[in-house]
Amino acid sequence: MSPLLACSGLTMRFGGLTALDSLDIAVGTGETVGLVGPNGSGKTTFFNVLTGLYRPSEGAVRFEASDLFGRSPQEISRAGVARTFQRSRLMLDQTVFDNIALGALGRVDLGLLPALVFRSRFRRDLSALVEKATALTRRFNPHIAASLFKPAGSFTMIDRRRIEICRALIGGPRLLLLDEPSAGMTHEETRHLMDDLLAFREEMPDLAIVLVEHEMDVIRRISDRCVVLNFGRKIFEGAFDALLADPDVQTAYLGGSQ
Ligand SMILES: Nc1ncnc2c1ncn2[C@@H]1O[C@H](COP(=O)(O)OP(=O)(O)OP(=O)(O)O)[C@@H](O)[C@H]1O
Repeated sequence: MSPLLACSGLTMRFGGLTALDSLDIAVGTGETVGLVGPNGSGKTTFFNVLTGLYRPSEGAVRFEASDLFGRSPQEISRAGVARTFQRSRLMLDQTVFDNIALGALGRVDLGLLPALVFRSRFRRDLSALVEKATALTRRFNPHIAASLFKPAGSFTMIDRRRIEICRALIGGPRLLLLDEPSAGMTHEETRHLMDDLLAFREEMPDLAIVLVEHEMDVIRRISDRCVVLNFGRKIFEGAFDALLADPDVQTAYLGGSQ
């Protein structure tokens, strides 16, 4: 069976710097891949290329039947790829709902024209979106669902992360890219968020996830398979236990001591 995502020879150059170097990465339906590597090894660039923020220099990106190479972020989102960012991109003074609704743009037209011209359809779409956002946030934390119209900035760090994940999920993606979800959180918060993700994955077994993470405990707990990058190249692919034992990974990433 062909994978959900298949990248081959993916290369991204910034002038003289090769941030992604002929990368071959495939992700299957329902699979969770942990993507690790030292700072500057190309993990976020890989996400930026996959989501259309950067146009790759070379290579191929196939997603289901679509060729996503060089497509716009909107087209890629519509094809079923969603992401979160390393640094929070929430609008803290806007409501949770407003933040989450942004993830549905492109599927629901929330612009002024439909609001004025097609009022009943607009009202129907909007209330369906509220229902969906309520159901989604309730899975992560009922308190968020009950406070959907409070500013996102009034929530704790872990709830803000949950809101960002809900924003990525509201459009019903097939592939979710999580960029360091544990960043800025305590170990306890990280553990809770991983519990949430594992529970969520049970409910959505077809959702594929690529998780960038420096916390090796998180990678161990949540990944089916791991990929390690170094200077934009894939230096390892396989199970977590094999990653720990791999001499190249030891040298490049684990400081040779694990
Ligand atoms: N827009 C850009 N212009 C120039 N160079 C860039 C750009 N984006 C990334 N780079 C460079 O590409 C390389 C890979 O960066 P990237 O952010 O993808 O690494 P990373 O593995 O995500 O690192 P970290 O773990 O610190 O987040 C780095 O050398 C970085 O400086």
